[in-house]
Amino acid sequence: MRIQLENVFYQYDRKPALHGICLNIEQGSLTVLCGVTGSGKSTLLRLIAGLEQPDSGSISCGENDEESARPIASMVFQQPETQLFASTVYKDIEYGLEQHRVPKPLWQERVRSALAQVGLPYESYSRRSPFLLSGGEKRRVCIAGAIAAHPGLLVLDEPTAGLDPPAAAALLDKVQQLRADGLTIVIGTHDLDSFLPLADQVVLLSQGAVCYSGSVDPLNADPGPLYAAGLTAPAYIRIGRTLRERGRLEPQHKPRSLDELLSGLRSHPLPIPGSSREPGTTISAGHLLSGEKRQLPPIPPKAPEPETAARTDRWLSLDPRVKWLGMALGSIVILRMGALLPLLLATAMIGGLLLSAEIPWKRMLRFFRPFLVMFLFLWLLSALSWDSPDFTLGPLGFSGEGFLQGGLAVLRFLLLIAIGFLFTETTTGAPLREGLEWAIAPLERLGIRTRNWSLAISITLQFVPWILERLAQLQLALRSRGRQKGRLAHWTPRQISLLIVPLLILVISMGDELATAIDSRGYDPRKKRTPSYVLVWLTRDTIALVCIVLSAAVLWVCS
Ligand SMILES: Nc1ncnc2c1ncn2[C@@H]1O[C@H](COP(=O)(O)OP(=O)(O)OP(=O)(O)O)[C@@H](O)[C@H]1O
Repeated sequence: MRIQLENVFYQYDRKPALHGICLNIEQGSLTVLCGVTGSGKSTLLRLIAGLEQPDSGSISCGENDEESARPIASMVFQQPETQLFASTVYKDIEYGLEQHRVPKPLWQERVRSALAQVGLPYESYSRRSPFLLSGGEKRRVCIAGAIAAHPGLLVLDEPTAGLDPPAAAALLDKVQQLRADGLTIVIGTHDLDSFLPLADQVVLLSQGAVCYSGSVDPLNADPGPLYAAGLTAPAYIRIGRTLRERGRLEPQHKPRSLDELLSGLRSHPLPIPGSSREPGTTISAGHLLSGEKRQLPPIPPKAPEPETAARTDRWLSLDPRVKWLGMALGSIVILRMGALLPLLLATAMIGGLLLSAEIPWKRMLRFFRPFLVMFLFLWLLSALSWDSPDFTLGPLGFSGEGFLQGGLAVLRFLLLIAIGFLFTETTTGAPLREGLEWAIAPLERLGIRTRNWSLAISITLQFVPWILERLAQLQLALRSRGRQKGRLAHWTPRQISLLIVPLLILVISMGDELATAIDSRGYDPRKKRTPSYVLVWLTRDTIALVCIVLSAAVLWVCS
């Protein structure tokens, strides 16, 4: 399958992750994507696999009918544990086959052969739970799941991470075999020593942009672009270069792998005349590597995001106690409102606050959409009147008063939800917890053990973003098993139920680890704990609080 990327741009919450990406991935080729951590590899891989859509630019793939009939792509993610969801290895692989409409009679043979290809015997592994396998075994199951469907494109994110050397070598053999069978493969990796020698095309990413794309030979001759992207050249390139500089290898010999370097050395065992070293002098590995960069390259700083970041920072840096008080006051006032005018005034105020927080529209829509649908339904329900309807629509009768009162109740609830949304969107975990502890601390005087409560609440709050992230990863994993483009918005009950089990397992195992960690640190609810965030009240917090109190007073009087 041939893939073309034209000027692709992608952002997370208004922060660009990829920009100006133009690439050509040829049918049956192996493309290696590298870059320092955070350069955008995983994001680009997901776009290439069709799991995400670019914000602008285009990605086209396939050229003829035969290809478009094949599954678009299979992807194996960086962390295999986020990809597995079924109760047995067999069911996990089978899910992808079903999604790709592989005829049922072929399933068993496909699963057997895919497991054999990754070195896992069918008899010993097919009935095991994927959650009880080692990290390396999980990765192999993921790869088996990806290749079982005979995809046109295989995308692998850090495929050798967590594999022992024999397993990594077996994976490299497998990758070469799949490429020889005509499969288009794209690999995102930090393991340049293993994958550069195999690459038909190398793509270097730096800060979300392609800084090199082309064949590997120029990099073997001059690894400058690798260093420019913050990477270190593979050992065989560095050793070959040092040997050439010291006259131990012919200048034209540019090894393309460790094996090639070794065979070059074997065919030229004697030092070249004119070398400053005595014949037979050995060169230590440390010597050969001296002068090369050896320390961890720093993560390149992100370009500042001018105004948006400044505004969001203003909200983020506001003391959480102001936000808690604001939320409490706002909620009391809104609950008291019964008339349309003050409610519209409150809507305008909260709308203005949401706008000033610069929360992306997409995010707001995603959050409010389910509430809007539910409240619309409740609104219509509250407006129904069978006895004395003011107007009718077919068999249904509606009362004007019910319509108005229902609308006001719905608006009140939406405003309460909007306040909570604004609060959580503009407050990170640690300040939120500390603010909460401050708010419930007075209850301690009544003999209530608030520390236990706040620990429980803070752990729960800590879990929420984690659960949402895991859920997103699992959804992606399901999509990577053959969800078609255009159908992504709808989830069937079966797919939702498939997500629940792995999510529960992940949450329970994380809860267990967290509880053990808390116990091992000798948790005692009577002892004062070190705050994870120091609450500091500044003048701007006083000003913000005064504004909140005044606005609440105005709304109270109006209502
Ligand atoms: N879900 C997300 N929300 C917000 N920002 C994100 C998200 N995922 C990635 N990013 C940001 O996008 C940029 C690219 O991330 P990506 O995961 O693609 O990098 P990577 O090169 O694969 O890194 P690594 O090698 O560490 O896996 C990073 O700056 C990262 O912080």
